[in-house]
Amino acid sequence: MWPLTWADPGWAAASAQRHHGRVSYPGSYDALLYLSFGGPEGPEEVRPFLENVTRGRGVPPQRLDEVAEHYHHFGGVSPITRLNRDIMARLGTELADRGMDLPVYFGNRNWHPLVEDTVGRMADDGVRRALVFATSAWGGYSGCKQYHEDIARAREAVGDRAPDLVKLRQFYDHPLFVHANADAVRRAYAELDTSSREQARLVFTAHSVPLKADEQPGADGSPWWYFRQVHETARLVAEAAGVDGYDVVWQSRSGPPSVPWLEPDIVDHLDELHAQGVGAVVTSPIGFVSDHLEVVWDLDNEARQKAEELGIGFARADTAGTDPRFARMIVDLVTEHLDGQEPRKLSALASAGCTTNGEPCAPGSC
Ligand SMILES: CC1=C(CCC(=O)O)c2cc3nc(cc4[nH]c(cc5[nH]c(cc1n2)c(C)c5CCC(=O)O)c(CCC(=O)O)c4C)C(CCC(=O)O)=C3C
Ligand SMILES: [Fe+2]
Repeated sequence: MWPLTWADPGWAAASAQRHHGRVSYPGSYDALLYLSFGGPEGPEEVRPFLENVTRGRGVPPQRLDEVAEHYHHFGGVSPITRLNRDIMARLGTELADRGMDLPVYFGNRNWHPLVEDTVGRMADDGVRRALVFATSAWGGYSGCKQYHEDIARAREAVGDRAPDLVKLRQFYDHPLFVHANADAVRRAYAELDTSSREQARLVFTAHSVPLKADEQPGADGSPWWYFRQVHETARLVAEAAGVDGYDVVWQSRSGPPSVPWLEPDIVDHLDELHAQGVGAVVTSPIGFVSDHLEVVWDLDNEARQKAEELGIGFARADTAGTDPRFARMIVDLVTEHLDGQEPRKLSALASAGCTTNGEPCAPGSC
Protein backbone atom coordinates (compact mmCIF):
# COMPACT_ATOMS: atom_id res chain seq x y z
CA MET A 1 0.00 0.00 0.00
CA TRP A 2 1.19 3.51 -0.80
CA PRO A 3 -0.06 6.31 1.41
CA LEU A 4 -0.55 9.50 -0.53
CA THR A 5 2.17 11.88 0.57
CA TRP A 6 3.53 15.25 -0.39
CA ALA A 7 7.27 15.97 -0.23
CA ASP A 8 6.45 19.66 -0.13
CA PRO A 9 4.54 20.67 2.99
CA GLY A 10 3.37 23.76 1.07
CA TRP A 11 0.69 21.52 -0.44
CA ALA A 12 -0.61 20.54 2.96
CA ALA A 13 -4.18 21.10 4.03
CA ALA A 14 -4.83 22.20 7.58
CA SER A 15 -6.02 18.72 8.47
CA ALA A 16 -2.92 16.97 7.21
CA GLN A 17 -0.39 15.51 9.60
CA ARG A 18 3.22 16.54 9.10
CA HIS A 19 6.16 14.35 9.93
CA HIS A 20 9.68 14.11 8.51
CA GLY A 21 8.88 16.86 5.99
CA ARG A 22 6.20 14.76 4.29
CA VAL A 23 2.49 15.14 4.63
CA SER A 24 0.09 12.28 4.79
CA TYR A 25 -3.66 12.51 4.64
CA PRO A 26 -5.46 10.51 7.27
CA GLY A 27 -7.89 8.12 5.69
CA SER A 28 -6.83 9.16 2.21
CA TYR A 29 -5.97 7.45 -1.03
CA ASP A 30 -3.60 4.69 -2.16
CA ALA A 31 -3.89 5.13 -5.92
CA LEU A 32 -5.42 6.94 -8.90
CA LEU A 33 -7.46 4.97 -11.44
CA TYR A 34 -7.34 6.50 -14.94
CA LEU A 35 -10.62 5.36 -16.49
CA SER A 36 -11.25 5.65 -20.22
CA PHE A 37 -13.22 4.33 -23.18
CA GLY A 38 -10.77 1.83 -24.73
CA GLY A 39 -10.16 1.01 -28.37
CA PRO A 40 -8.96 -1.89 -30.54
CA GLU A 41 -5.24 -2.38 -31.10
CA GLY A 42 -5.44 -4.73 -34.09
CA PRO A 43 -7.87 -5.78 -36.86
CA GLU A 44 -9.11 -8.88 -35.01
CA GLU A 45 -10.07 -6.72 -32.01
CA VAL A 46 -12.36 -4.33 -33.94
CA ARG A 47 -15.52 -6.43 -33.98
CA PRO A 48 -15.42 -7.63 -30.34
CA PHE A 49 -14.63 -4.05 -29.26
CA LEU A 50 -17.67 -2.73 -31.14
CA GLU A 51 -19.84 -5.48 -29.64
CA ASN A 52 -18.74 -4.32 -26.19
CA VAL A 53 -19.47 -0.66 -26.96
CA THR A 54 -22.92 -1.24 -28.31
CA ARG A 55 -24.10 -4.13 -26.13
CA GLY A 56 -27.83 -3.62 -25.55
CA ARG A 57 -27.82 -0.10 -27.05
CA GLY A 58 -29.82 -0.68 -30.23
CA VAL A 59 -27.15 0.48 -32.70
CA PRO A 60 -28.09 -0.99 -36.11
CA PRO A 61 -25.70 -3.62 -37.58
CA GLN A 62 -25.16 -1.50 -40.73
CA ARG A 63 -23.80 1.30 -38.55
CA LEU A 64 -21.42 -1.18 -36.87
CA ASP A 65 -20.16 -2.38 -40.29
CA GLU A 66 -19.59 1.23 -41.29
CA VAL A 67 -17.72 2.08 -38.08
CA ALA A 68 -15.67 -1.15 -38.34
CA GLU A 69 -14.49 0.12 -41.76
CA HIS A 70 -13.29 3.37 -40.17
CA TYR A 71 -11.13 1.36 -37.76
CA HIS A 72 -9.86 -0.95 -40.54
CA HIS A 73 -8.85 2.11 -42.50
CA PHE A 74 -6.26 2.64 -39.73
CA GLY A 75 -5.13 -1.00 -39.56
CA GLY A 76 -7.74 -1.85 -36.90
CA VAL A 77 -5.94 0.32 -34.36
CA SER A 78 -7.58 3.17 -32.50
CA PRO A 79 -5.09 5.81 -31.37
CA ILE A 80 -6.98 6.22 -28.09
CA THR A 81 -5.01 3.76 -25.96
CA ARG A 82 -1.60 5.04 -27.06
CA LEU A 83 -2.77 8.63 -26.44
CA ASN A 84 -4.06 7.69 -22.99
CA ARG A 85 -0.69 6.12 -22.18
CA ASP A 86 1.03 9.35 -23.28
CA ILE A 87 -1.23 11.37 -20.98
CA MET A 88 -0.56 8.95 -18.10
CA ALA A 89 3.21 9.30 -18.66
CA ARG A 90 2.90 13.09 -18.32
CA LEU A 91 0.59 12.59 -15.32
CA GLY A 92 3.23 10.40 -13.62
CA THR A 93 5.87 13.10 -14.18
CA GLU A 94 3.57 15.81 -12.87
CA LEU A 95 2.76 13.81 -9.72
CA ALA A 96 6.46 13.13 -9.14
CA ASP A 97 7.35 16.81 -9.70
CA ARG A 98 4.85 17.77 -7.01
CA GLY A 99 6.21 15.12 -4.65
CA MET A 100 2.97 13.12 -4.71
CA ASP A 101 3.39 9.42 -4.21
CA LEU A 102 0.28 8.13 -5.99
CA PRO A 103 0.49 5.13 -8.31
CA VAL A 104 -1.64 5.41 -11.47
CA TYR A 105 -3.67 2.43 -12.77
CA PHE A 106 -5.28 2.25 -16.22
CA GLY A 107 -8.67 0.69 -16.94
CA ASN A 108 -11.22 1.00 -19.77
CA ARG A 109 -14.95 0.56 -20.23
CA ASN A 110 -14.86 -1.30 -23.54
CA TRP A 111 -11.41 -2.75 -24.19
CA HIS A 112 -8.24 -4.00 -22.56
CA PRO A 113 -7.03 -3.23 -20.03
CA LEU A 114 -10.66 -3.62 -18.88
CA VAL A 115 -11.60 -1.76 -15.72
CA GLU A 116 -12.82 -4.99 -14.06
CA ASP A 117 -9.34 -6.52 -14.46
CA THR A 118 -7.60 -3.34 -13.34
CA VAL A 119 -9.67 -3.01 -10.17
CA GLY A 120 -8.88 -6.68 -9.44
CA ARG A 121 -5.18 -5.91 -9.80
CA MET A 122 -5.55 -2.89 -7.52
CA ALA A 123 -7.10 -5.15 -4.88
CA ASP A 124 -4.23 -7.65 -5.30
CA ASP A 125 -1.78 -4.80 -4.74
CA GLY A 126 -3.52 -3.87 -1.49
CA VAL A 127 -5.24 -0.70 -2.69
CA ARG A 128 -8.11 0.06 -0.29
CA ARG A 129 -9.26 3.46 -1.53
CA ALA A 130 -8.55 5.16 -4.85
CA LEU A 131 -9.48 8.29 -6.73
CA VAL A 132 -10.83 7.90 -10.26
CA PHE A 133 -10.17 10.25 -13.17
CA ALA A 134 -12.52 9.56 -16.12
CA THR A 135 -11.46 10.93 -19.51
CA SER A 136 -14.69 12.78 -20.19
CA ALA A 137 -15.19 16.43 -19.30
CA TRP A 138 -18.97 16.12 -19.31
CA GLY A 139 -22.16 15.25 -17.56
CA GLY A 140 -24.87 13.20 -19.23
CA TYR A 141 -25.09 9.48 -19.80
CA SER A 142 -22.03 8.54 -21.92
CA GLY A 143 -19.72 11.10 -20.35
CA CYS A 144 -20.62 10.66 -16.69
CA LYS A 145 -23.33 8.26 -15.59
CA GLN A 146 -21.93 5.40 -17.67
CA TYR A 147 -18.52 5.83 -16.00
CA HIS A 148 -20.26 5.48 -12.65
CA GLU A 149 -21.84 2.28 -13.94
CA ASP A 150 -18.36 1.09 -14.99
CA ILE A 151 -17.07 1.75 -11.45
CA ALA A 152 -19.98 -0.11 -9.86
CA ARG A 153 -19.65 -3.06 -12.28
CA ALA A 154 -15.91 -3.37 -11.72
CA ARG A 155 -16.31 -3.34 -7.92
CA GLU A 156 -19.03 -5.94 -8.13
CA ALA A 157 -16.84 -8.16 -10.32
CA VAL A 158 -14.01 -7.96 -7.77
CA GLY A 159 -16.24 -8.54 -4.75
CA ASP A 160 -15.43 -7.81 -1.11
CA ARG A 161 -11.77 -7.04 -1.76
CA ALA A 162 -12.68 -4.18 -4.13
CA PRO A 163 -11.24 -0.80 -3.15
CA ASP A 164 -13.52 2.17 -2.56
CA LEU A 165 -13.49 4.29 -5.72
CA VAL A 166 -14.08 8.03 -5.51
CA LYS A 167 -14.56 9.74 -8.85
CA LEU A 168 -13.23 13.24 -9.53
CA ARG A 169 -15.60 15.86 -10.89
CA GLN A 170 -16.42 16.93 -14.45
CA PHE A 171 -13.84 19.37 -15.82
CA TYR A 172 -15.55 21.01 -18.83
CA ASP A 173 -14.88 24.52 -17.48
CA HIS A 174 -11.55 23.98 -15.71
CA PRO A 175 -9.27 26.89 -16.68
CA LEU A 176 -6.46 24.57 -17.81
CA PHE A 177 -8.85 22.62 -20.08
CA VAL A 178 -10.33 25.83 -21.49
CA HIS A 179 -6.94 27.47 -22.12
CA ALA A 180 -5.42 24.33 -23.67
CA ASN A 181 -8.33 24.30 -26.14
CA ALA A 182 -8.14 28.06 -26.72
CA ASP A 183 -4.43 27.93 -27.61
CA ALA A 184 -5.15 25.03 -29.97
CA VAL A 185 -7.80 27.19 -31.68
CA ARG A 186 -5.26 30.02 -32.08
CA ARG A 187 -2.74 27.61 -33.64
CA ALA A 188 -5.41 26.29 -36.03
CA TYR A 189 -6.23 29.85 -37.19
CA ALA A 190 -2.52 30.37 -37.85
CA GLU A 191 -2.54 27.33 -40.19
CA LEU A 192 -4.99 29.03 -42.57
CA ASP A 193 -3.63 31.40 -45.18
CA THR A 194 -3.95 35.05 -44.28
CA SER A 195 -6.91 35.82 -46.55
CA SER A 196 -9.11 32.96 -45.25
CA ARG A 197 -8.02 33.50 -41.65
CA GLU A 198 -9.88 36.79 -41.37
CA GLN A 199 -13.20 35.36 -42.45
CA ALA A 200 -12.88 31.87 -40.94
CA ARG A 201 -15.80 30.66 -38.85
CA LEU A 202 -15.02 28.89 -35.56
CA VAL A 203 -17.03 25.67 -35.26
CA PHE A 204 -16.94 23.56 -32.09
CA THR A 205 -17.88 19.90 -32.26
CA ALA A 206 -18.82 17.26 -29.70
CA HIS A 207 -20.23 13.74 -29.96
CA SER A 208 -23.94 13.74 -30.73
CA VAL A 209 -26.20 11.92 -28.28
CA PRO A 210 -29.81 10.75 -28.47
CA LEU A 211 -32.45 13.16 -27.21
CA LYS A 212 -34.93 11.60 -24.86
CA ALA A 213 -38.07 13.67 -25.06
CA ASP A 214 -39.57 12.30 -21.87
CA GLU A 215 -36.52 13.04 -19.74
CA GLN A 216 -36.40 15.47 -16.83
CA PRO A 217 -34.04 18.30 -17.75
CA GLY A 218 -30.98 18.09 -15.55
CA ALA A 219 -31.67 14.59 -14.24
CA ASP A 220 -28.65 12.33 -13.82
CA GLY A 221 -27.53 11.13 -17.26
CA SER A 222 -29.66 13.67 -19.09
CA PRO A 223 -28.48 15.08 -22.44
CA TRP A 224 -29.49 18.47 -21.03
CA TRP A 225 -26.37 18.59 -18.82
CA TYR A 226 -24.15 17.57 -21.65
CA PHE A 227 -25.66 20.09 -24.09
CA ARG A 228 -25.43 22.99 -21.62
CA GLN A 229 -21.86 22.18 -20.63
CA VAL A 230 -20.64 21.82 -24.24
CA HIS A 231 -22.14 25.24 -24.97
CA GLU A 232 -20.45 26.72 -21.89
CA THR A 233 -17.05 25.31 -22.86
CA ALA A 234 -17.47 26.64 -26.40
CA ARG A 235 -18.27 30.12 -25.07
CA LEU A 236 -15.28 30.07 -22.70
CA VAL A 237 -12.84 28.74 -25.32
CA ALA A 238 -13.98 31.27 -27.95
CA GLU A 239 -13.63 34.08 -25.41
CA ALA A 240 -10.14 32.93 -24.34
CA ALA A 241 -9.09 32.61 -28.00
CA GLY A 242 -10.44 36.10 -28.74
CA VAL A 243 -12.97 34.92 -31.33
CA ASP A 244 -16.34 36.67 -31.49
CA GLY A 245 -18.72 34.48 -33.51
CA TYR A 246 -18.84 30.71 -33.35
CA ASP A 247 -21.15 27.70 -33.80
CA VAL A 248 -21.65 24.55 -31.76
CA VAL A 249 -22.47 21.46 -33.83
CA TRP A 250 -22.34 17.69 -33.36
CA GLN A 251 -20.63 14.71 -34.93
CA SER A 252 -20.49 10.92 -35.07
CA ARG A 253 -24.22 10.26 -34.74
CA SER A 254 -25.25 6.61 -34.62
CA GLY A 255 -28.49 4.82 -33.79
CA PRO A 256 -31.50 4.40 -36.10
CA PRO A 257 -32.56 7.51 -38.09
CA SER A 258 -36.00 7.31 -36.43
CA VAL A 259 -34.45 8.31 -33.08
CA PRO A 260 -33.70 12.04 -32.68
CA TRP A 261 -30.10 13.01 -31.81
CA LEU A 262 -28.46 16.39 -31.24
CA GLU A 263 -28.15 18.29 -34.53
CA PRO A 264 -26.85 19.72 -36.84
CA ASP A 265 -24.07 17.39 -37.89
CA ILE A 266 -20.74 19.02 -38.75
CA VAL A 267 -20.83 17.79 -42.36
CA ASP A 268 -24.34 19.22 -42.98
CA HIS A 269 -23.29 22.40 -41.22
CA LEU A 270 -20.49 22.93 -43.76
CA ASP A 271 -23.15 23.03 -46.51
CA GLU A 272 -25.03 25.62 -44.50
CA LEU A 273 -21.91 27.76 -43.97
CA HIS A 274 -21.07 27.48 -47.66
CA ALA A 275 -24.59 28.69 -48.52
CA GLN A 276 -23.97 31.67 -46.21
CA GLY A 277 -20.80 32.47 -48.13
CA VAL A 278 -18.34 31.49 -45.40
CA GLY A 279 -14.94 30.84 -47.01
CA ALA A 280 -13.07 28.99 -44.25
CA VAL A 281 -13.65 27.13 -40.99
CA VAL A 282 -11.63 26.28 -37.93
CA THR A 283 -13.07 23.20 -36.22
CA SER A 284 -12.38 22.58 -32.55
CA PRO A 285 -13.34 19.12 -31.22
CA ILE A 286 -13.86 20.26 -27.62
CA GLY A 287 -16.05 17.20 -27.02
CA PHE A 288 -13.03 14.91 -27.08
CA VAL A 289 -9.96 14.71 -24.92
CA SER A 290 -7.66 13.24 -27.57
CA ASP A 291 -7.31 12.63 -31.30
CA HIS A 292 -9.08 9.30 -31.27
CA LEU A 293 -10.91 7.67 -34.09
CA GLU A 294 -13.97 9.91 -34.13
CA VAL A 295 -11.73 12.95 -34.54
CA VAL A 296 -9.36 11.52 -37.14
CA TRP A 297 -12.16 9.93 -39.18
CA ASP A 298 -15.20 12.19 -38.86
CA LEU A 299 -13.30 15.50 -38.81
CA ASP A 300 -9.89 15.01 -40.46
CA ASN A 301 -11.37 12.80 -43.14
CA GLU A 302 -15.10 13.34 -43.75
CA ALA A 303 -15.46 16.99 -42.76
CA ARG A 304 -12.17 18.03 -44.36
CA GLN A 305 -13.16 16.29 -47.61
CA LYS A 306 -16.54 18.02 -47.57
CA ALA A 307 -14.83 21.39 -47.04
CA GLU A 308 -12.50 20.70 -49.99
CA GLU A 309 -15.49 19.82 -52.22
CA LEU A 310 -17.12 23.10 -51.26
CA GLY A 311 -13.89 25.05 -51.68
CA ILE A 312 -13.89 26.09 -48.02
CA GLY A 313 -10.57 26.51 -46.17
CA PHE A 314 -10.32 24.01 -43.28
CA ALA A 315 -8.17 23.72 -40.16
CA ARG A 316 -8.73 21.44 -37.17
CA ALA A 317 -7.61 22.44 -33.69
CA ASP A 318 -5.66 19.95 -31.55
CA THR A 319 -7.46 18.19 -28.73
CA ALA A 320 -6.55 19.19 -25.16
CA GLY A 321 -4.98 15.86 -24.13
CA THR A 322 -1.68 16.54 -25.91
CA ASP A 323 -1.22 19.82 -24.03
CA PRO A 324 0.96 19.51 -20.89
CA ARG A 325 -1.69 21.52 -19.05
CA PHE A 326 -4.06 18.55 -19.30
CA ALA A 327 -1.92 16.35 -17.01
CA ARG A 328 -1.47 19.34 -14.71
CA MET A 329 -5.26 19.72 -14.57
CA ILE A 330 -5.67 16.09 -13.49
CA VAL A 331 -3.28 16.65 -10.58
CA ASP A 332 -5.08 19.91 -9.72
CA LEU A 333 -8.37 17.99 -9.57
CA VAL A 334 -6.70 15.55 -7.16
CA THR A 335 -5.34 18.29 -4.87
CA GLU A 336 -8.63 20.21 -5.07
CA HIS A 337 -10.45 17.11 -3.84
CA LEU A 338 -7.91 16.25 -1.11
CA ASP A 339 -7.60 19.76 0.24
CA GLY A 340 -11.31 20.54 -0.05
CA GLN A 341 -10.51 23.62 -2.15
CA GLU A 342 -13.11 25.64 -4.00
CA PRO A 343 -13.37 24.11 -7.50
CA ARG A 344 -11.35 26.04 -10.09
CA LYS A 345 -14.06 26.59 -12.66
CA LEU A 346 -14.83 29.35 -15.14
CA SER A 347 -18.55 28.73 -15.54
CA ALA A 348 -21.39 29.37 -13.13
CA LEU A 349 -23.03 26.17 -14.37
CA ALA A 350 -22.69 23.24 -11.98
CA SER A 351 -20.19 20.42 -12.01
CA ALA A 352 -21.07 16.94 -10.86
CA GLY A 353 -19.68 13.45 -11.09
CA CYS A 354 -17.72 13.29 -7.82
CA THR A 355 -19.35 10.33 -6.10
CA THR A 356 -18.21 7.16 -4.35
CA ASN A 357 -18.47 3.60 -5.69
CA GLY A 358 -20.57 4.52 -8.71
CA GLU A 359 -23.41 6.32 -6.99
CA PRO A 360 -25.27 8.52 -9.48
CA CYS A 361 -23.79 11.96 -10.22
CA ALA A 362 -25.89 14.47 -8.32
CA PRO A 363 -25.99 17.74 -10.29
CA GLY A 364 -24.27 20.61 -8.50
CA SER A 365 -22.72 18.34 -5.90
CA CYS A 366 -19.03 19.03 -6.58
C1 LIG B 1 -20.96 11.69 -25.43
C2 LIG B 1 -19.99 10.68 -26.03
C3 LIG B 1 -18.61 10.71 -25.95
C4 LIG B 1 -17.76 11.77 -25.26
C5 LIG B 1 -17.58 11.47 -23.81
C6 LIG B 1 -16.58 10.35 -23.54
O1 LIG B 1 -15.43 10.46 -24.00
O2 LIG B 1 -16.94 9.37 -22.89
C7 LIG B 1 -18.13 9.53 -26.63
C8 LIG B 1 -16.77 9.16 -26.75
C9 LIG B 1 -16.26 8.09 -27.52
N1 LIG B 1 -16.96 7.26 -28.33
C10 LIG B 1 -16.09 6.35 -28.91
C11 LIG B 1 -16.44 5.30 -29.79
C12 LIG B 1 -17.74 4.87 -30.05
N2 LIG B 1 -18.91 5.44 -29.59
C13 LIG B 1 -20.01 4.72 -30.07
C14 LIG B 1 -21.34 4.99 -29.79
C15 LIG B 1 -21.86 6.04 -29.05
N3 LIG B 1 -21.15 7.10 -28.45
C16 LIG B 1 -22.02 7.94 -27.78
C17 LIG B 1 -21.67 9.11 -27.07
C18 LIG B 1 -20.37 9.50 -26.76
N4 LIG B 1 -19.21 8.84 -27.11
C19 LIG B 1 -23.34 7.42 -27.97
C20 LIG B 1 -24.58 8.02 -27.37
C21 LIG B 1 -23.23 6.26 -28.75
C22 LIG B 1 -24.37 5.34 -29.17
C23 LIG B 1 -24.32 4.03 -28.46
C24 LIG B 1 -24.22 4.18 -26.96
O3 LIG B 1 -25.19 4.68 -26.35
O4 LIG B 1 -23.19 3.81 -26.38
C25 LIG B 1 -19.49 3.65 -30.86
C26 LIG B 1 -20.33 2.56 -31.52
C27 LIG B 1 -20.42 2.77 -32.98
C28 LIG B 1 -21.17 4.03 -33.31
O5 LIG B 1 -22.37 4.02 -33.10
O6 LIG B 1 -20.53 5.00 -33.73
C29 LIG B 1 -18.09 3.75 -30.85
C30 LIG B 1 -17.10 2.85 -31.58
C31 LIG B 1 -14.76 6.63 -28.43
C32 LIG B 1 -13.50 5.83 -28.81
C33 LIG B 1 -13.02 6.16 -30.20
C34 LIG B 1 -11.78 5.38 -30.55
O7 LIG B 1 -11.82 4.15 -30.61
O8 LIG B 1 -10.73 6.02 -30.74
C35 LIG B 1 -14.88 7.71 -27.57
C36 LIG B 1 -13.78 8.36 -26.77
FE1 LIG C 1 -19.04 7.32 -28.60
